Amino acid sequence: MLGLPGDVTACLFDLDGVLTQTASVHRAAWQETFNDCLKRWEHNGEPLAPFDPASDYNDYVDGRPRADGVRAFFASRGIQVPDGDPDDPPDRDTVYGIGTRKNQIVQRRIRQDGVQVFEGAIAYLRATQEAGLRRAVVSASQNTREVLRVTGLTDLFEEVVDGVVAKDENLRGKPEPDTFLACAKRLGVSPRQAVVFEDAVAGVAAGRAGDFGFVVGVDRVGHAEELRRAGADVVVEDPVELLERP
Ligand SMILES: O=P(O)(O)OC[C@H]1O[C@@H](O)[C@H](O)[C@@H](O)[C@@H]1O
Repeated sequence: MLGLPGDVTACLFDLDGVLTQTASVHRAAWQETFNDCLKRWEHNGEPLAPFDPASDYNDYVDGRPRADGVRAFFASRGIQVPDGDPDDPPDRDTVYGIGTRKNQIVQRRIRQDGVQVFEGAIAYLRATQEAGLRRAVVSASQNTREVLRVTGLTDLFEEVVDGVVAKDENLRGKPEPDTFLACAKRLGVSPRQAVVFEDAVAGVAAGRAGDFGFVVGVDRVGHAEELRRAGADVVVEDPVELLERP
């Protein structure tokens, strides 16, 4: 049914880049924030390689909680940034200060430009609803509720396990499976009965690590091979393609 194994009863959707066109918002905000730091921190005339919005985004920040993304990216440049405090102001060069800076850019963009959805993915989501499948969102983003609100998608989901829930419940972020497992538990289904829809390599890895029944990789940026290597059972450019499968 809907291109999924017959025993599946629940669909766990990532948000940014799967349902909504917000991966590009995060990508641009990370690029601006990180490059500003790298420019200021360049010393002895030695320039630091700028953030690559394709490979660095996919490898270090996509799908991961905000602070994990800051740590992983700077570690890739051999730089250890002090964690600081979660309440650090945005002008502080700590993991949390830098993360807050990036978040201000994301929130400004959402406020000013609104959020576009992927129409195909929403058509697929509605088809899963009509087929009687359970539906939930599992996203690292602490802006998930706001994005669902401005796109009018909130009521299509029974559960939301986002960056806020993960913080409250001490759940490890993707690529660890914790947030997906917590969501399956909330829905009262076993991981084997649930499908994970993910565009991030870290998210596909989380679905695999949680032993979910089926993992759909969503490739909108030409990284199908990486999604397959991370363990996707199938890779599509948009979930709507699954409607054409038996
Ligand atoms: O900073 P937020 O909104 O809590 O989002 C955390 C992460 O959420 C993920 O969904 C995105 O793929 C990342 O790019 C983003 O950094």
